[in-house]
Amino acid sequence: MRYLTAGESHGKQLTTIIEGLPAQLPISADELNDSLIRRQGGYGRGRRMKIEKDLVSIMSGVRHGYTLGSPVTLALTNDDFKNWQDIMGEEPVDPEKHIRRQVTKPRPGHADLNGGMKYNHDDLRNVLERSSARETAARVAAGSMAKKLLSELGITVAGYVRQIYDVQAADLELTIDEKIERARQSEVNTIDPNQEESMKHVIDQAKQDGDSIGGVVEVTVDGLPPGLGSYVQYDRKLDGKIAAAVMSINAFKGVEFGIGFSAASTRGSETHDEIAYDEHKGYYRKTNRLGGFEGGMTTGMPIVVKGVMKPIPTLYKPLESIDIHSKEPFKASIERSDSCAVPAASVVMEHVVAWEVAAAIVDQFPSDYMEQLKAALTDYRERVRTFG
Ligand SMILES: Cc1cc2nc3c(=O)[nH]c(=O)nc-3n(C[C@H](O)[C@H](O)[C@H](O)COP(=O)(O)O)c2cc1C
Ligand SMILES: C=C(O[C@@H]1CC(C(=O)O)=C[C@@H](OP(=O)(O)O)[C@H]1O)C(=O)O
Repeated sequence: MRYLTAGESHGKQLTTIIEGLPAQLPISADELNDSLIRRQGGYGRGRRMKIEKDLVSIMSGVRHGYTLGSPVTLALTNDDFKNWQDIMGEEPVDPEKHIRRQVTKPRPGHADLNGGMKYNHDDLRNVLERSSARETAARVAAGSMAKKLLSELGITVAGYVRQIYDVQAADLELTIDEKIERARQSEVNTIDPNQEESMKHVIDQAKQDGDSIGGVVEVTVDGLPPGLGSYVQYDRKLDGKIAAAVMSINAFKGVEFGIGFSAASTRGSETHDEIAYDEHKGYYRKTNRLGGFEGGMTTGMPIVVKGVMKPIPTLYKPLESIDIHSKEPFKASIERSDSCAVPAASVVMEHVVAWEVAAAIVDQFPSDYMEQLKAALTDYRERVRTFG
């Protein structure tokens, strides 16, 4: 299963083409829009999110509420395009006007300078339009299809905020449904209501200072069979694929499963998850310190993966940069911007992780149509329950 996205941030539309979804997956635009609306929200976002109304149009691959097995095309209109037609339209513009509007002062931390050098663009807008995290709306659209497929198989995915700047959510023992519920009720998508106000406060403070902040997002996947992914080849390890997907989200700088980096200072006896057996449950682990993976395969325990997001690069009090035309030092360009997008990014991470898990399932089991996939997964779950 694979997908591609296309579209510029202020262009006409974003498009996602998904290939390999089983036939007969029930789906409605409303279900997809629920994910997109969640991504649009979140405390700390800029004015753009008030302009857009991310509602998906299903352009192919779905008929009478079910997938056909053929490629699914999802389209999202950029409502802001009407304000940018002159700048983003395909018609050539008066060269003088074009020169006046060029973006020439690359923002440290964004893709502006490297992208300009690589593609030889004298107007850095040609870079920032596609490097913008607007593209994550198209990825959430794909991930929302994946989430629907997983839910049909009894697998649930939740994304929520663990930390914003120096404010951390407590380590709470919650079911996945409680995590989903709490994050949905929170303006910052956190599962810890006691930290809600402090998180909002640090975002307000950063905004007021013309600065930006990042944080930590966590995703849990529950209801998994063991043995998704494979140890036999490096590029079939599912934890590796999830790590790559998380790192591909704009501004994400690190990823860890379970205890992650703290495994450097724990002993083996405090790190590995002891194996137990129950006649009804089958094999299970007494703990889940490794976040649901051994050997690039799921253990059957929930996947618990964290990603760290750096502060947003565009600063209203900009850092030093160089004008690429004059080579003179200048303050970097200011594009309208978010001051913190960690709450929105938690929705993005939830969906990119969902995609990787769904793709692993579809690749591993016969999946031309949903009933075939469900039957194959049920047989597999039963076999591994009594394995040995
Ligand atoms: C949901 C989301 C919203 C973002 N909003 C902005 C923004 O408003 N301004 C900005 O400069 N960067 C924003 N970013 C981050 C940039 O897109 C990102 O830093 C840039 O593409 C460079 O990529 P890199 O940080 O992965 O190296 C956002 C990222 C995400 C995930
Ligand atoms: C448009 C989205 O996020 C954008 C991501 C982004 C960036 O540089 O990554 C910059 C901002 O774009 P604009 O300058 O148009 O306001 C954000 O609003 C979105 O998430 O849908």
